[in-house]
Amino acid sequence: MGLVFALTTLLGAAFLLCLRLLRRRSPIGFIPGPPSSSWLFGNGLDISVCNVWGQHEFDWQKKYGPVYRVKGCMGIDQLMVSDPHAVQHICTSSAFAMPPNVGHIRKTVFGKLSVLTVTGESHRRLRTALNPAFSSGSVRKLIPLLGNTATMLTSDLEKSLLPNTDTIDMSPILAKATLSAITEAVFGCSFTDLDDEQVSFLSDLFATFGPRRRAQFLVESLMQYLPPFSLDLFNLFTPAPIAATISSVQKMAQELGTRTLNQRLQSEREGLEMNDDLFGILAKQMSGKGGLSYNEILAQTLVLLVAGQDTTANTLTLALRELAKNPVFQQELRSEIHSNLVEGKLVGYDNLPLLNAFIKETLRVYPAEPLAERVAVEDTILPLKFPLTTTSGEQITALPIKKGQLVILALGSYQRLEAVWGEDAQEFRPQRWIDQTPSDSAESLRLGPYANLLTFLTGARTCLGWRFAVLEMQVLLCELVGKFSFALPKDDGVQIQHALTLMPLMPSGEKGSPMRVARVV
Ligand code: HEM
Repeated sequence: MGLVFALTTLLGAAFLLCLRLLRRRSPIGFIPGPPSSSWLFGNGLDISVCNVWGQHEFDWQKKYGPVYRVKGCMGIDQLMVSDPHAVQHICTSSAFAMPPNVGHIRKTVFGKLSVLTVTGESHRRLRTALNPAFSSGSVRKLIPLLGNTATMLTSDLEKSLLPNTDTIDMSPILAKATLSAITEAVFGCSFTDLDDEQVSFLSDLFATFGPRRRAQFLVESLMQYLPPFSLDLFNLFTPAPIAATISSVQKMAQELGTRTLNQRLQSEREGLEMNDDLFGILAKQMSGKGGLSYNEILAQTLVLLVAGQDTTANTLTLALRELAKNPVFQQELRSEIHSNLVEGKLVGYDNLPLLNAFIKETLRVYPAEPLAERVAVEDTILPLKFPLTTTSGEQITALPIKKGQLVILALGSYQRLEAVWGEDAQEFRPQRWIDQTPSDSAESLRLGPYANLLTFLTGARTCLGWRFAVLEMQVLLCELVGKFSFALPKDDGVQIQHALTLMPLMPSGEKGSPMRVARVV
Protein backbone atom coordinates (compact mmCIF):
# COMPACT_ATOMS: atom_id res chain seq x y z
CA MET A 1 0.00 0.00 0.00
CA GLY A 2 2.88 2.36 0.94
CA LEU A 3 4.51 1.60 -2.40
CA VAL A 4 1.33 2.44 -4.27
CA PHE A 5 0.97 5.74 -2.46
CA ALA A 6 4.61 6.53 -3.13
CA LEU A 7 4.23 5.68 -6.81
CA THR A 8 1.12 7.79 -7.28
CA THR A 9 2.64 10.61 -5.30
CA LEU A 10 5.74 10.54 -7.47
CA LEU A 11 3.74 10.53 -10.68
CA GLY A 12 1.63 13.40 -9.41
CA ALA A 13 4.68 15.30 -8.27
CA ALA A 14 6.30 15.00 -11.70
CA PHE A 15 3.15 16.27 -13.33
CA LEU A 16 2.87 19.14 -10.89
CA LEU A 17 6.42 20.20 -11.41
CA CYS A 18 5.71 20.56 -15.13
CA LEU A 19 2.57 22.47 -14.26
CA ARG A 20 4.48 24.82 -12.00
CA LEU A 21 7.00 25.57 -14.72
CA LEU A 22 4.14 26.42 -17.04
CA ARG A 23 2.36 28.66 -14.51
CA ARG A 24 5.15 30.46 -12.72
CA ARG A 25 3.09 33.43 -11.58
CA SER A 26 0.04 32.85 -9.43
CA PRO A 27 -2.97 34.86 -10.63
CA ILE A 28 -3.97 35.39 -6.98
CA GLY A 29 -0.48 36.18 -5.68
CA PHE A 30 -1.63 39.70 -4.71
CA ILE A 31 -4.04 38.34 -2.08
CA PRO A 32 -2.61 38.04 1.44
CA GLY A 33 -2.67 34.75 3.28
CA PRO A 34 -0.89 32.69 5.93
CA PRO A 35 2.65 31.41 5.39
CA SER A 36 3.05 27.68 4.90
CA SER A 37 5.75 25.63 6.50
CA SER A 38 5.65 22.79 3.98
CA TRP A 39 6.07 22.97 0.20
CA LEU A 40 4.65 19.46 -0.16
CA PHE A 41 1.51 19.90 1.93
CA GLY A 42 1.12 23.69 1.83
CA ASN A 43 -1.43 24.80 4.45
CA GLY A 44 -3.51 21.71 3.67
CA LEU A 45 -2.69 19.77 6.83
CA ASP A 46 -3.62 22.79 8.99
CA ILE A 47 -6.97 22.99 7.22
CA SER A 48 -7.96 19.37 6.75
CA VAL A 49 -5.89 17.13 8.98
CA CYS A 50 -5.52 19.17 12.20
CA ASN A 51 -6.43 17.87 15.66
CA VAL A 52 -9.02 20.49 16.45
CA TRP A 53 -11.30 21.72 13.70
CA GLY A 54 -10.88 25.43 12.93
CA GLN A 55 -7.73 25.72 15.06
CA HIS A 56 -5.97 27.69 12.30
CA GLU A 57 -8.84 28.60 10.01
CA PHE A 58 -10.66 30.90 12.44
CA ASP A 59 -7.46 32.79 13.34
CA TRP A 60 -6.62 33.24 9.66
CA GLN A 61 -10.08 34.60 8.98
CA LYS A 62 -9.61 37.15 11.79
CA LYS A 63 -6.23 38.18 10.44
CA TYR A 64 -6.81 38.15 6.68
CA GLY A 65 -10.57 38.60 6.35
CA PRO A 66 -13.15 36.40 4.60
CA VAL A 67 -11.13 35.91 1.38
CA TYR A 68 -7.49 34.89 1.61
CA ARG A 69 -4.90 32.81 -0.17
CA VAL A 70 -3.68 29.46 1.12
CA LYS A 71 -1.10 27.10 -0.28
CA GLY A 72 -2.20 23.77 -1.64
CA CYS A 73 0.17 20.86 -2.26
CA MET A 74 3.43 21.79 -4.00
CA GLY A 75 2.97 25.50 -3.47
CA ILE A 76 -0.11 25.92 -5.68
CA ASP A 77 -2.28 28.86 -4.60
CA GLN A 78 -5.89 28.23 -3.57
CA LEU A 79 -8.53 30.70 -2.48
CA MET A 80 -10.24 30.32 0.87
CA VAL A 81 -13.64 32.01 0.74
CA SER A 82 -16.18 32.78 3.47
CA ASP A 83 -17.37 36.15 2.16
CA PRO A 84 -21.17 35.67 1.80
CA HIS A 85 -21.54 37.38 -1.60
CA ALA A 86 -18.58 35.48 -3.00
CA VAL A 87 -19.89 32.13 -1.69
CA GLN A 88 -23.34 32.87 -3.13
CA HIS A 89 -21.79 33.65 -6.52
CA ILE A 90 -19.64 30.52 -6.53
CA CYS A 91 -22.57 28.26 -5.64
CA THR A 92 -25.02 29.76 -8.11
CA SER A 93 -22.89 30.71 -11.12
CA SER A 94 -22.08 28.37 -14.00
CA ALA A 95 -18.50 29.72 -13.84
CA PHE A 96 -17.74 27.24 -11.04
CA ALA A 97 -18.03 23.45 -10.93
CA MET A 98 -17.20 20.50 -8.73
CA PRO A 99 -13.44 19.78 -9.10
CA PRO A 100 -12.70 16.58 -11.08
CA ASN A 101 -11.18 14.78 -8.07
CA VAL A 102 -14.35 15.31 -6.00
CA GLY A 103 -16.53 14.18 -8.93
CA HIS A 104 -14.34 11.12 -9.37
CA ILE A 105 -14.57 10.05 -5.71
CA ARG A 106 -18.36 10.55 -5.77
CA LYS A 107 -18.66 8.47 -8.96
CA THR A 108 -16.51 5.69 -7.51
CA VAL A 109 -18.52 5.45 -4.28
CA PHE A 110 -22.07 6.45 -5.28
CA GLY A 111 -22.10 5.58 -9.00
CA LYS A 112 -22.44 7.77 -12.06
CA LEU A 113 -26.22 8.27 -11.79
CA SER A 114 -26.35 9.49 -8.19
CA VAL A 115 -27.54 13.04 -7.56
CA LEU A 116 -24.24 13.80 -5.84
CA THR A 117 -22.31 12.84 -8.98
CA VAL A 118 -24.28 14.08 -11.98
CA THR A 119 -23.71 17.61 -13.23
CA GLY A 120 -25.33 20.25 -15.44
CA GLU A 121 -28.70 19.52 -17.08
CA SER A 122 -28.80 15.91 -15.78
CA HIS A 123 -28.38 17.21 -12.23
CA ARG A 124 -31.16 19.79 -12.68
CA ARG A 125 -33.50 17.09 -14.03
CA LEU A 126 -32.75 14.73 -11.17
CA ARG A 127 -33.28 17.48 -8.58
CA THR A 128 -36.61 18.46 -10.14
CA ALA A 129 -37.77 14.85 -9.90
CA LEU A 130 -36.47 14.40 -6.34
CA ASN A 131 -37.77 17.72 -4.96
CA PRO A 132 -41.41 16.62 -4.35
CA ALA A 133 -40.17 13.80 -2.11
CA PHE A 134 -38.37 16.39 0.03
CA SER A 135 -41.05 19.12 0.00
CA SER A 136 -42.35 20.47 3.28
CA GLY A 137 -45.66 18.55 2.85
CA SER A 138 -43.93 15.22 2.15
CA VAL A 139 -41.51 15.65 5.03
CA ARG A 140 -44.26 16.58 7.51
CA LYS A 141 -45.99 13.27 6.74
CA LEU A 142 -42.92 11.52 8.12
CA ILE A 143 -43.50 12.74 11.71
CA PRO A 144 -45.11 9.43 12.83
CA LEU A 145 -42.14 7.47 11.40
CA LEU A 146 -39.73 9.73 13.25
CA GLY A 147 -41.84 9.10 16.36
CA ASN A 148 -41.03 5.37 16.00
CA THR A 149 -37.33 6.21 15.85
CA ALA A 150 -37.68 8.39 18.98
CA THR A 151 -39.31 5.50 20.86
CA MET A 152 -36.53 3.15 19.79
CA LEU A 153 -33.95 5.71 20.92
CA THR A 154 -35.46 5.95 24.40
CA SER A 155 -35.57 2.19 24.69
CA ASP A 156 -31.90 1.88 23.58
CA LEU A 157 -30.84 4.52 26.07
CA GLU A 158 -32.76 2.89 28.90
CA LYS A 159 -31.12 -0.45 28.15
CA SER A 160 -27.72 1.26 28.44
CA LEU A 161 -28.57 2.84 31.81
CA LEU A 162 -27.27 0.02 33.94
CA PRO A 163 -26.64 0.69 37.68
CA ASN A 164 -22.86 0.28 37.34
CA THR A 165 -22.55 2.35 34.15
CA ASP A 166 -20.95 5.71 34.71
CA THR A 167 -21.08 7.09 31.16
CA ILE A 168 -22.82 6.19 27.92
CA ASP A 169 -21.27 6.87 24.52
CA MET A 170 -24.06 8.79 22.77
CA SER A 171 -22.40 8.64 19.35
CA PRO A 172 -23.28 5.03 18.32
CA ILE A 173 -26.74 5.32 19.89
CA LEU A 174 -27.50 8.39 17.77
CA ALA A 175 -25.91 6.81 14.68
CA LYS A 176 -28.32 3.88 15.02
CA ALA A 177 -31.26 6.27 15.53
CA THR A 178 -30.50 8.33 12.42
CA LEU A 179 -29.97 5.18 10.33
CA SER A 180 -33.34 3.99 11.58
CA ALA A 181 -34.93 7.34 10.65
CA ILE A 182 -33.51 7.17 7.13
CA THR A 183 -34.49 3.56 6.49
CA GLU A 184 -38.05 4.27 7.69
CA ALA A 185 -38.43 7.57 5.85
CA VAL A 186 -36.76 6.67 2.58
CA PHE A 187 -37.38 2.95 2.22
CA GLY A 188 -40.35 2.44 4.52
CA CYS A 189 -38.58 -0.43 6.24
CA SER A 190 -37.50 -0.78 9.82
CA PHE A 191 -33.89 -0.57 10.90
CA THR A 192 -34.18 -4.16 12.07
CA ASP A 193 -34.75 -5.19 8.43
CA LEU A 194 -31.05 -4.48 7.89
CA ASP A 195 -28.86 -7.21 9.27
CA ASP A 196 -25.80 -6.50 11.44
CA GLU A 197 -23.48 -7.08 8.49
CA GLN A 198 -25.25 -4.45 6.39
CA VAL A 199 -25.08 -1.94 9.24
CA SER A 200 -21.39 -2.61 9.73
CA PHE A 201 -20.72 -2.08 5.98
CA LEU A 202 -22.01 1.46 6.41
CA SER A 203 -19.90 2.23 9.46
CA ASP A 204 -16.89 0.75 7.67
CA LEU A 205 -17.54 3.17 4.82
CA PHE A 206 -17.53 6.14 7.21
CA ALA A 207 -14.36 4.83 8.83
CA THR A 208 -12.69 4.41 5.41
CA PHE A 209 -13.24 8.03 4.48
CA GLY A 210 -13.09 9.26 8.08
CA PRO A 211 -10.03 10.74 9.80
CA ARG A 212 -7.64 11.64 7.00
CA ARG A 213 -4.05 10.58 7.02
CA ARG A 214 -1.25 12.55 5.39
CA ALA A 215 -0.82 10.11 2.51
CA GLN A 216 -4.54 10.07 1.76
CA PHE A 217 -4.60 13.87 1.86
CA LEU A 218 -1.65 14.03 -0.54
CA VAL A 219 -3.15 11.61 -3.05
CA GLU A 220 -6.53 13.38 -2.99
CA SER A 221 -4.81 16.74 -3.42
CA LEU A 222 -2.70 15.56 -6.34
CA MET A 223 -5.83 14.29 -8.03
CA GLN A 224 -7.04 17.91 -8.16
CA TYR A 225 -4.41 18.77 -10.71
CA LEU A 226 -4.56 15.72 -12.94
CA PRO A 227 -6.60 15.56 -16.14
CA PRO A 228 -10.05 13.94 -15.58
CA PHE A 229 -9.36 11.04 -17.99
CA SER A 230 -6.41 9.91 -15.85
CA LEU A 231 -8.44 9.67 -12.64
CA ASP A 232 -9.89 6.22 -13.37
CA LEU A 233 -6.31 4.95 -13.18
CA PHE A 234 -6.35 5.78 -9.47
CA ASN A 235 -8.97 3.09 -8.93
CA LEU A 236 -6.38 0.49 -9.93
CA PHE A 237 -4.30 1.59 -6.94
CA THR A 238 -7.15 1.71 -4.41
CA PRO A 239 -6.02 -0.35 -1.40
CA ALA A 240 -7.89 -3.69 -1.34
CA PRO A 241 -9.71 -3.17 2.02
CA ILE A 242 -11.12 0.18 0.82
CA ALA A 243 -12.22 -1.30 -2.52
CA ALA A 244 -13.87 -4.21 -0.65
CA THR A 245 -15.77 -1.86 1.69
CA ILE A 246 -17.03 0.24 -1.21
CA SER A 247 -18.13 -2.84 -3.12
CA SER A 248 -19.95 -4.37 -0.09
CA VAL A 249 -21.81 -1.19 0.69
CA GLN A 250 -22.80 -0.76 -2.97
CA LYS A 251 -24.11 -4.32 -3.08
CA MET A 252 -26.09 -3.78 0.11
CA ALA A 253 -27.63 -0.55 -1.27
CA GLN A 254 -28.46 -2.29 -4.56
CA GLU A 255 -30.30 -5.09 -2.72
CA LEU A 256 -32.17 -2.72 -0.38
CA GLY A 257 -33.13 -0.34 -3.23
CA THR A 258 -34.26 -3.15 -5.57
CA ARG A 259 -36.34 -4.83 -2.85
CA THR A 260 -38.05 -1.56 -1.85
CA LEU A 261 -38.73 -0.36 -5.38
CA ASN A 262 -40.10 -3.74 -6.50
CA GLN A 263 -42.46 -3.80 -3.50
CA ARG A 264 -43.74 -0.29 -4.33
CA LEU A 265 -44.30 -1.18 -7.99
CA GLN A 266 -46.03 -4.42 -7.00
CA SER A 267 -48.39 -2.42 -4.74
CA GLU A 268 -49.14 -0.08 -7.63
CA ARG A 269 -49.93 -3.00 -9.96
CA GLU A 270 -52.28 -4.43 -7.34
CA GLY A 271 -53.99 -1.05 -6.97
CA LEU A 272 -52.90 -0.75 -3.33
CA GLU A 273 -52.15 2.55 -1.60
CA MET A 274 -48.46 3.38 -2.02
CA ASN A 275 -46.44 4.24 1.14
CA ASP A 276 -45.59 7.87 1.95
CA ASP A 277 -41.89 7.07 2.16
CA LEU A 278 -39.56 8.75 -0.33
CA PHE A 279 -39.22 5.67 -2.57
CA GLY A 280 -43.03 5.42 -2.64
CA ILE A 281 -43.25 9.02 -3.88
CA LEU A 282 -40.56 8.46 -6.52
CA ALA A 283 -42.16 5.20 -7.68
CA LYS A 284 -45.53 6.94 -8.09
CA GLN A 285 -43.91 9.51 -10.39
CA MET A 286 -42.10 6.91 -12.50
CA SER A 287 -44.70 6.72 -15.22
CA GLY A 288 -45.40 10.49 -15.26
CA LYS A 289 -43.67 13.27 -17.19
CA GLY A 290 -40.23 14.08 -15.73
CA GLY A 291 -40.33 11.00 -13.47
CA LEU A 292 -37.12 9.07 -12.89
CA SER A 293 -36.39 5.70 -14.47
CA TYR A 294 -36.11 2.50 -12.39
CA ASN A 295 -32.29 2.65 -12.50
CA GLU A 296 -32.18 6.33 -11.66
CA ILE A 297 -34.27 5.81 -8.51
CA LEU A 298 -32.15 2.81 -7.56
CA ALA A 299 -28.99 4.87 -8.00
CA GLN A 300 -30.09 7.23 -5.19
CA THR A 301 -30.24 4.47 -2.54
CA LEU A 302 -26.69 4.74 -1.25
CA VAL A 303 -26.59 8.55 -1.40
CA LEU A 304 -29.73 8.80 0.71
CA LEU A 305 -28.44 6.28 3.24
CA VAL A 306 -25.09 8.00 3.59
CA ALA A 307 -25.90 11.71 3.11
CA GLY A 308 -28.58 11.67 5.75
CA GLN A 309 -27.10 9.50 8.45
CA ASP A 310 -23.69 10.49 9.78
CA THR A 311 -24.30 14.22 9.20
CA THR A 312 -27.39 14.26 11.42
CA ALA A 313 -26.02 11.84 14.01
CA ASN A 314 -22.83 13.85 14.54
CA THR A 315 -24.74 17.14 14.66
CA LEU A 316 -27.05 15.68 17.32
CA THR A 317 -24.11 14.41 19.37
CA LEU A 318 -22.48 17.86 19.26
CA ALA A 319 -25.83 19.43 20.22
CA LEU A 320 -26.10 17.18 23.29
CA ARG A 321 -22.54 18.13 24.27
CA GLU A 322 -23.52 21.81 24.26
CA LEU A 323 -26.57 21.05 26.42
CA ALA A 324 -24.36 19.09 28.79
CA LYS A 325 -22.10 22.14 29.14
CA ASN A 326 -25.03 24.40 30.00
CA PRO A 327 -27.35 22.72 32.57
CA VAL A 328 -29.41 25.91 33.09
CA PHE A 329 -30.30 26.16 29.39
CA GLN A 330 -30.87 22.39 29.30
CA GLN A 331 -33.47 22.71 32.07
CA GLU A 332 -35.16 25.69 30.36
CA LEU A 333 -35.41 23.70 27.14
CA ARG A 334 -36.84 20.72 29.05
CA SER A 335 -39.47 22.95 30.66
CA GLU A 336 -40.43 24.34 27.23
CA ILE A 337 -40.82 20.80 25.88
CA HIS A 338 -42.90 19.63 28.88
CA SER A 339 -45.18 22.66 28.78
CA ASN A 340 -46.01 21.99 25.12
CA LEU A 341 -47.02 18.36 25.58
CA VAL A 342 -50.64 17.56 24.84
CA GLU A 343 -51.61 14.09 26.14
CA GLY A 344 -47.92 13.20 26.27
CA LYS A 345 -47.28 14.26 22.66
CA LEU A 346 -45.81 17.32 21.00
CA VAL A 347 -47.81 18.72 18.14
CA GLY A 348 -46.16 21.77 16.60
CA TYR A 349 -42.38 21.58 16.72
CA ASP A 350 -42.02 24.97 15.02
CA ASN A 351 -43.74 26.72 17.93
CA LEU A 352 -40.96 26.01 20.43
CA PRO A 353 -38.68 29.10 20.43
CA LEU A 354 -35.88 27.71 22.62
CA LEU A 355 -35.77 24.41 20.75
CA ASN A 356 -35.52 26.09 17.35
CA ALA A 357 -33.00 28.69 18.54
CA PHE A 358 -30.91 25.83 19.92
CA ILE A 359 -31.07 23.89 16.64
CA LYS A 360 -30.10 26.96 14.59
CA GLU A 361 -27.19 27.71 16.91
CA THR A 362 -26.02 24.08 16.71
CA LEU A 363 -26.13 24.17 12.91
CA ARG A 364 -24.33 27.55 12.89
CA VAL A 365 -21.47 26.50 15.17
CA TYR A 366 -21.20 22.89 13.94
CA PRO A 367 -21.85 22.65 10.17
CA ALA A 368 -21.46 18.93 9.43
CA GLU A 369 -19.60 19.72 6.19
CA PRO A 370 -17.59 22.84 6.98
CA LEU A 371 -15.64 22.90 3.69
CA ALA A 372 -16.56 22.40 0.05
CA GLU A 373 -14.35 22.66 -3.02
CA ARG A 374 -15.05 24.25 -6.37
CA VAL A 375 -13.01 25.09 -9.46
CA ALA A 376 -13.48 28.02 -11.87
CA VAL A 377 -14.34 26.65 -15.31
CA GLU A 378 -14.04 30.09 -16.96
CA ASP A 379 -12.59 33.50 -16.14
CA THR A 380 -14.98 35.36 -13.87
CA ILE A 381 -15.31 38.17 -11.32
CA LEU A 382 -16.13 37.38 -7.68
CA PRO A 383 -18.33 40.00 -6.00
CA LEU A 384 -17.32 40.70 -2.40
CA LYS A 385 -19.51 41.85 0.50
CA PHE A 386 -16.48 42.87 2.54
CA PRO A 387 -13.67 44.76 0.72
CA LEU A 388 -10.36 42.94 0.44
CA THR A 389 -7.01 44.66 1.00
CA THR A 390 -4.38 43.37 -1.43
CA THR A 391 -0.69 42.92 -0.60
CA SER A 392 -0.04 46.37 -2.12
CA GLY A 393 -2.63 47.95 0.22
CA GLU A 394 -5.31 48.52 -2.44
CA GLN A 395 -8.96 47.89 -1.42
CA ILE A 396 -11.06 45.92 -3.89
CA THR A 397 -14.75 44.96 -3.86
CA ALA A 398 -14.62 42.50 -6.77
CA LEU A 399 -11.97 39.88 -7.40
CA PRO A 400 -10.97 38.65 -10.89
CA ILE A 401 -10.61 34.85 -11.01
CA LYS A 402 -8.90 32.86 -13.75
CA LYS A 403 -10.19 29.61 -15.21
CA GLY A 404 -8.72 26.65 -13.30
CA GLN A 405 -8.55 28.46 -9.94
CA LEU A 406 -9.31 26.15 -7.03
CA VAL A 407 -11.58 27.60 -4.38
CA ILE A 408 -12.31 26.27 -0.89
CA LEU A 409 -15.71 27.34 0.41
CA ALA A 410 -15.14 27.91 4.13
CA LEU A 411 -18.75 27.39 5.19
CA GLY A 412 -17.89 26.98 8.87
CA SER A 413 -15.80 30.18 8.84
CA TYR A 414 -18.70 32.15 7.34
CA GLN A 415 -20.74 31.11 10.36
CA ARG A 416 -18.10 32.58 12.70
CA LEU A 417 -17.80 35.93 10.85
CA GLU A 418 -18.08 38.67 13.46
CA ALA A 419 -19.29 41.16 10.83
CA VAL A 420 -22.34 38.94 10.28
CA TRP A 421 -22.98 37.22 13.60
CA GLY A 422 -21.60 39.74 16.10
CA GLU A 423 -18.50 39.96 18.25
CA ASP A 424 -19.47 36.80 20.13
CA ALA A 425 -19.62 34.78 16.90
CA GLN A 426 -17.29 32.13 18.37
CA GLU A 427 -19.59 31.57 21.35
CA PHE A 428 -22.39 29.02 21.43
CA ARG A 429 -25.34 31.26 22.37
CA PRO A 430 -28.84 30.12 21.28
CA GLN A 431 -30.29 33.32 22.69
CA ARG A 432 -28.88 35.23 19.67
CA TRP A 433 -31.68 33.74 17.55
CA ILE A 434 -34.30 34.98 19.99
CA ASP A 435 -32.76 38.47 20.38
CA GLN A 436 -32.42 38.61 16.56
CA THR A 437 -29.74 41.32 16.86
CA PRO A 438 -26.71 39.81 15.15
CA SER A 439 -28.64 37.79 12.64
CA ASP A 440 -30.33 40.99 11.39
CA SER A 441 -27.23 41.42 9.31
CA ALA A 442 -27.34 37.76 8.25
CA GLU A 443 -31.04 38.21 7.42
CA SER A 444 -30.22 40.72 4.70
CA LEU A 445 -27.93 38.16 3.01
CA ARG A 446 -30.66 35.63 2.18
CA LEU A 447 -28.22 32.76 2.04
CA GLY A 448 -28.90 29.03 2.16
CA PRO A 449 -32.28 27.34 2.67
CA TYR A 450 -32.42 27.70 6.46
CA ALA A 451 -31.70 30.60 8.85
CA ASN A 452 -29.18 32.22 6.46
CA LEU A 453 -26.77 29.43 7.26
CA LEU A 454 -24.51 27.65 4.79
CA THR A 455 -24.64 24.39 6.72
CA PHE A 456 -26.88 22.94 3.99
CA LEU A 457 -24.91 24.83 1.30
CA THR A 458 -26.74 27.16 -1.12
CA GLY A 459 -27.50 27.21 -4.85
CA ALA A 460 -27.91 24.25 -7.16
CA ARG A 461 -26.38 21.73 -4.75
CA THR A 462 -28.27 22.78 -1.64
CA CYS A 463 -28.86 19.76 0.61
CA LEU A 464 -32.03 18.02 -0.56
CA GLY A 465 -32.73 16.60 2.89
CA TRP A 466 -32.47 19.83 4.95
CA ARG A 467 -36.15 19.88 5.97
CA PHE A 468 -35.95 16.25 6.96
CA ALA A 469 -32.74 16.89 8.95
CA VAL A 470 -34.27 19.81 10.86
CA LEU A 471 -37.47 17.87 11.62
CA GLU A 472 -35.47 14.86 12.73
CA MET A 473 -33.43 17.03 15.09
CA GLN A 474 -36.62 18.58 16.47
CA VAL A 475 -38.27 15.20 17.12
CA LEU A 476 -35.22 13.43 18.55
CA LEU A 477 -34.08 16.34 20.74
CA CYS A 478 -37.56 16.71 22.24
CA GLU A 479 -37.60 13.00 23.02
CA LEU A 480 -34.12 12.99 24.54
CA VAL A 481 -34.21 16.26 26.50
CA GLY A 482 -37.80 15.69 27.61
CA LYS A 483 -36.91 12.33 29.19
CA PHE A 484 -33.19 12.39 30.04
CA SER A 485 -30.56 14.74 31.43
CA PHE A 486 -27.04 14.97 29.99
CA ALA A 487 -23.73 15.96 31.59
CA LEU A 488 -20.09 15.65 30.50
CA PRO A 489 -17.78 13.37 32.48
CA LYS A 490 -14.95 15.07 34.42
CA ASP A 491 -12.26 13.57 32.18
CA ASP A 492 -14.08 14.40 28.92
CA GLY A 493 -11.07 14.93 26.58
CA VAL A 494 -13.24 14.85 23.43
CA GLN A 495 -12.08 17.06 20.51
CA ILE A 496 -14.14 18.15 17.53
CA GLN A 497 -12.41 17.10 14.33
CA HIS A 498 -13.19 17.48 10.67
CA ALA A 499 -12.98 13.95 9.37
CA LEU A 500 -15.31 13.71 6.35
CA THR A 501 -17.89 15.40 8.55
CA LEU A 502 -17.46 17.24 11.86
CA MET A 503 -17.37 14.66 14.60
CA PRO A 504 -16.41 14.20 18.25
CA LEU A 505 -13.22 12.18 18.64
CA MET A 506 -12.19 10.60 21.94
CA PRO A 507 -8.56 10.71 23.15
CA SER A 508 -8.20 7.15 21.77
CA GLY A 509 -8.74 8.61 18.27
CA GLU A 510 -12.07 6.84 17.90
CA LYS A 511 -15.32 8.62 17.22
CA GLY A 512 -17.44 8.97 20.34
CA SER A 513 -18.70 11.16 23.14
CA PRO A 514 -19.28 9.47 26.51
CA MET A 515 -21.83 11.33 28.65
CA ARG A 516 -23.46 10.99 32.05
CA VAL A 517 -27.10 10.30 31.35
CA ALA A 518 -30.02 10.06 33.79
CA ARG A 519 -33.76 9.55 33.31
CA VAL A 520 -35.68 12.65 34.46
CA VAL A 521 -39.32 11.62 33.92
C1 HEM B 1 -27.54 17.95 9.68
C2 HEM B 1 -27.75 17.21 8.63
C3 HEM B 1 -27.27 17.50 7.23
C4 HEM B 1 -26.33 18.39 6.78
C5 HEM B 1 -25.51 19.37 7.60
C6 HEM B 1 -26.26 18.25 5.34
C7 HEM B 1 -25.42 19.00 4.52
C8 HEM B 1 -25.32 18.85 3.16
C9 HEM B 1 -24.41 19.58 2.32
C10 HEM B 1 -23.41 20.64 2.79
C11 HEM B 1 -24.59 19.17 1.03
C12 HEM B 1 -23.84 19.62 -0.21
C13 HEM B 1 -22.66 18.72 -0.47
C14 HEM B 1 -21.82 19.21 -1.62
O1 HEM B 1 -22.30 19.23 -2.76
O2 HEM B 1 -20.65 19.53 -1.40
C15 HEM B 1 -25.64 18.15 1.07
C16 HEM B 1 -26.10 17.50 -0.05
C17 HEM B 1 -27.10 16.54 0.01
N1 HEM B 1 -27.79 16.12 1.12
FE1 HEM B 1 -27.55 16.79 3.02
N2 HEM B 1 -27.14 17.29 4.94
C18 HEM B 1 -27.79 16.81 6.06
C19 HEM B 1 -28.78 15.86 6.09
C20 HEM B 1 -29.32 15.25 4.99
C21 HEM B 1 -30.41 14.30 5.02
C22 HEM B 1 -31.15 13.86 6.29
C23 HEM B 1 -30.61 13.89 3.74
C24 HEM B 1 -31.62 12.90 3.18
C25 HEM B 1 -32.69 12.51 3.75
C26 HEM B 1 -29.66 14.59 2.90
C27 HEM B 1 -29.55 14.44 1.54
C28 HEM B 1 -28.67 15.14 0.73
C29 HEM B 1 -28.56 14.92 -0.70
C30 HEM B 1 -29.36 13.92 -1.52
C31 HEM B 1 -27.57 15.80 -1.16
C32 HEM B 1 -27.08 15.96 -2.60
C33 HEM B 1 -27.69 17.17 -3.25
C34 HEM B 1 -27.14 17.47 -4.62
O3 HEM B 1 -25.97 17.20 -4.91
O4 HEM B 1 -27.90 18.00 -5.44
N3 HEM B 1 -28.90 15.41 3.70
N4 HEM B 1 -26.06 17.99 2.36
